Amino acid sequence: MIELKQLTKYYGKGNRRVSALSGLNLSIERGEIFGVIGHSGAGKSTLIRCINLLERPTSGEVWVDGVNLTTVSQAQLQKQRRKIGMIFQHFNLLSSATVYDNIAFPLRLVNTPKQQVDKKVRELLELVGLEEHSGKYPSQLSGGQKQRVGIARALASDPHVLLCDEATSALDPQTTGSILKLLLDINQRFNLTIVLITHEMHVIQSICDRVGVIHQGDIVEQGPVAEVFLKPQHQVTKDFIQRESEHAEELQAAIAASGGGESAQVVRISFLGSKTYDAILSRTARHTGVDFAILQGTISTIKNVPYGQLIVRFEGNQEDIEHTLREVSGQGLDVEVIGQ
Ligand SMILES: Nc1ncnc2c1ncn2[C@@H]1O[C@H](COP(=O)(O)OP(=O)(O)OP(=O)(O)O)[C@@H](O)[C@H]1O
Repeated sequence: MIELKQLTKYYGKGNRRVSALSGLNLSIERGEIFGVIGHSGAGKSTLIRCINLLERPTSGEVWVDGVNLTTVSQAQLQKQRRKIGMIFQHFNLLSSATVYDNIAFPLRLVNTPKQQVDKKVRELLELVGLEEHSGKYPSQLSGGQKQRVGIARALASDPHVLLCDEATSALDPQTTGSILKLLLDINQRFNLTIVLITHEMHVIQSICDRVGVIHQGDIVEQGPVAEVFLKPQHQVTKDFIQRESEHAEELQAAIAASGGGESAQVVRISFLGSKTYDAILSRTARHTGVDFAILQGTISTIKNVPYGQLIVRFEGNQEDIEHTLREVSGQGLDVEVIGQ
């Protein structure tokens, strides 16, 4: 659906040249919600703006729906761009136009007949829940309502792709939740491919299927959200998940405080889906005869799928502990020994 090949982007010239993307490759499937996460300056905005050529890459190819946008004529590019909607952090609405006129804008731009415009705008107002507000101006709306207008406007030309440039970063947590829910709804209803950029892991966690981590203009890690979340490889990913980095000291203190016993192993156990609520640990420990103490733990959800991660200290003789770990991992839990 979307293929980015060897994408590079430099801003400026000579010794003022800044590299924003450095040979980035990325492939996004039709109908998926793909999130790109990265720190400030990593290249997120440049990346998403290259997908509709709002920003022209210095080199590389941008393929959307089988068309290489970097080589088509200006007229063809305009046509292809109608298949790619976009929403922005600060909404970018026309302040002197009503909600209705903002949504109608892209349709009128291509001379859509009045009746057709009216039908489409009313459908979209209903979709985003703003029927009552069609005559208002942006200044009379809340941030969440403005973003709903932005979404309706982006959907007016029935795009195949929706690009979301930090679309919830200016919103409070509750409003963020409702906008994310709307995006998920649209994705499922229309099989719309959504690419979003964010610096917030919880945004990725709540609606994305896959995630790419961008660092210094390149994707340094990518995969299904649960996989990347539970087994981050790159330091930048670990920082976002705030796992080792944030809890390292607390964990050391907990390990020290839980000392004693003949021998011990400190283990990270990760579980996903229905296994999250299974009593696998206590059942296994009971019959292998080891004791365990939970030193740290998280139970949460990734796109409505429950997952958990526990740091557990097993105590007993070495053989029994090893037996326990084998049994636990044999039941589909991910086990990683991290200390003694
Ligand atoms: N118009 C520009 N002119 C010069 N340098 C730019 C321009 N836009 C971006 N850059 C630089 O390119 C790099 C990538 O910027 P980009 O805005 O894509 O990152 P980002 O991850 O979106 O950051 P943020 O989260 O702060 O928006 C940065 O070093 C930035 O300073």
